[in-house]
Amino acid sequence: MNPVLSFVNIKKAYHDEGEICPALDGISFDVCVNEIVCIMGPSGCGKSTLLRIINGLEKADSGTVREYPENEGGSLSAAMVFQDHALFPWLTIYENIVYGLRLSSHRVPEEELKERAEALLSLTHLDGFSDSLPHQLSGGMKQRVSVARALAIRPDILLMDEPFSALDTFTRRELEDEALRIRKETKTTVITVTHNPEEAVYLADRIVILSERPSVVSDILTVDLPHPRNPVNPDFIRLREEIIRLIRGKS
Ligand SMILES: Nc1ncnc2c1ncn2[C@@H]1O[C@H](COP(=O)(O)OP(=O)(O)OP(=O)(O)O)[C@@H](O)[C@H]1O
Repeated sequence: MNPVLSFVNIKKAYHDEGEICPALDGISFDVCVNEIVCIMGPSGCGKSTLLRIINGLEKADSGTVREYPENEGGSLSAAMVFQDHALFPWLTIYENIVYGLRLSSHRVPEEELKERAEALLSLTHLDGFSDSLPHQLSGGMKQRVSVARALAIRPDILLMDEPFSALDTFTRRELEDEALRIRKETKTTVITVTHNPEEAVYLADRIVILSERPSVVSDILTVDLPHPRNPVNPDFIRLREEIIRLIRGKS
């Protein structure tokens, strides 16, 4: 499989009131085209920091996020889905979805905004909610809007930071299935952070486990099970328990 980006020896420390807080201590791994990579590790090891570095919200002290193909110019686009959906409460669902496109330096004509929003509302099973406000939607629906908003800019990479952790078990599974379907339909590469070993085995092609802070990559597990994955399948359970063992050993 071709890599779409590589982390090469990424280091990052925070400086807080004179104290240095080293977070990432030389993170290196590849992410391949159309892959779902789950990043896991003990609390505070720097998982969100890594996502924020990809998204440009944070700058690494050293190291490189190398993008491929290297010679084609322009950089990969990435969009983020946050745990708390981060929708604008005063904007309709439609306006939330097209928000990023309206800010884009390449002006997107209103007609195209509408077409893209309609396609995304349909993709995320939100047809008919275009004019609703976020408070009129359930938690799962709000998180779907958040995914639709991220996909609106047609990102090469979808970044998700504990996207489903605030949802109940049933809604969580529904959204995990949707994430898999969306990956298949849009061919987007997905990098997601989760604390939930079952979610990681259900979704991921590979699971990257970070050590305790200051973190390095301690293990990379390949999940070679066919979809739809069955959480009571012995191989599923074995991998889930392996993750718990590996992370416990690191915290
Ligand atoms: N803006 C900041 N200023 C100072 N320290 C920070 C800042 N952001 C994060 N940190 C520290 O850097 C470390 C890594 O934080 P980060 O949020 O990336 O970890 P995480 O693995 O995502 O945590 P969790 O699993 O608990 O969500 C933590 O010790 C955190 O306290």
